[in-house]
Amino acid sequence: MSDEHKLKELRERIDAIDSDIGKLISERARCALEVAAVKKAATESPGADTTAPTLYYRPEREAQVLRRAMERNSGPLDDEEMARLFREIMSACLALEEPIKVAFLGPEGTFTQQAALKHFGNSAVTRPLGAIDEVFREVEAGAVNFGVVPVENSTEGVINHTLDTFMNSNLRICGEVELRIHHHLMISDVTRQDSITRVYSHAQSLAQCRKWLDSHFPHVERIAVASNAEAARRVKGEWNSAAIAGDMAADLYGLKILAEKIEDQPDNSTRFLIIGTQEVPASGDDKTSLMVSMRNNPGALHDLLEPFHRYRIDLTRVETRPSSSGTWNYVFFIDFAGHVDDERVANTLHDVGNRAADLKVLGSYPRGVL
Ligand SMILES: C=C(O[C@@H]1C=C(C(=O)O)C=C[C@H]1O)C(=O)O
Repeated sequence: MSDEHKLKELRERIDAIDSDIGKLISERARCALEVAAVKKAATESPGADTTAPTLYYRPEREAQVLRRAMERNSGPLDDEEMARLFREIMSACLALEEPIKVAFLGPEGTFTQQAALKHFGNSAVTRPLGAIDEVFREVEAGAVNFGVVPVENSTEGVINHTLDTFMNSNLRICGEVELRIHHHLMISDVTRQDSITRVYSHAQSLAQCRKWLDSHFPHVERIAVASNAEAARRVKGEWNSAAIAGDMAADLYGLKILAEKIEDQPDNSTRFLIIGTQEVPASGDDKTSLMVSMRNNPGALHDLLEPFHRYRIDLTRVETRPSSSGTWNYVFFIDFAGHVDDERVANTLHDVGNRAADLKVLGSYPRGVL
């Protein structure tokens, strides 16, 4: 068979498969609409709280669908790629029920926006806000369904502002998403490459690229600005400056990438939290986040952690922050594997509650899938 003929035959097969995929996606979308109708009827049924909004988005179900897509996959696409395709199909199906509104730490083009789209898919409507506490406020006011804020970076550590904002908020953590962070050095079309005297970026990003800058641009002034996207925006009209930012910011401002992936740690990643008002049922692989205040007695941290050890709970993070009220000296933020509905977790929380001055469950949520 000639190459020409072979190609034609393969393309006909692809066309037939695409037609089947199209029909199946439509059938799936019709099912999702029926699910939406069932959910709506449940909130409107006698005895239901009619002031409560219908919860179309179900984080635990979405995590299960994505995990299943990965488990089923037998290649040649890798698991994550397959899950990403299902992520977009679900996002489009959910948008038929109700497009989900998500506030993120902006401006447009930040890694937080990338994280929001990774988590909710591209059919979500995203709204940039200028500060972490504004994202919290917008969710509290009900103007959006969820918020996305960064919480820790693998190179630079915890984002204190996010943890501190939880001290004065009743919002819950409904999910998490991790993003590999790749930083690039970028310039505009008016930049004179041999005359760069300053580089703009967010302080965290400058820190994440410290060694690279030390060796490649030791004498260039490093200027911290509010976000990477803001850094990219400034460079647009300046002939003597460069920015460190991600792909999205380069695209948004039409900048040219001079050096790619300049982060010092090749596995540099940031974890983001999805904040909302919803209590999320168990998905089968969950995490729980707590905020605990302890009196400043000797051995307080040991007392706090002992029940986790006794019930064999796997701690994934412990952070200490000074208390804002001054009444208690320290507030601990603790993340661990498990859901508040698990018996071992419930027992642990009971014992921790007895020892703590204050205990708040920030949320149980599916472990990030993508
Ligand atoms: C269809 C549902 O509603 C939404 C859409 C989903 C989907 O497309 O699979 C999954 C969970 C919900 O966010 C559902 O709850 O099953």
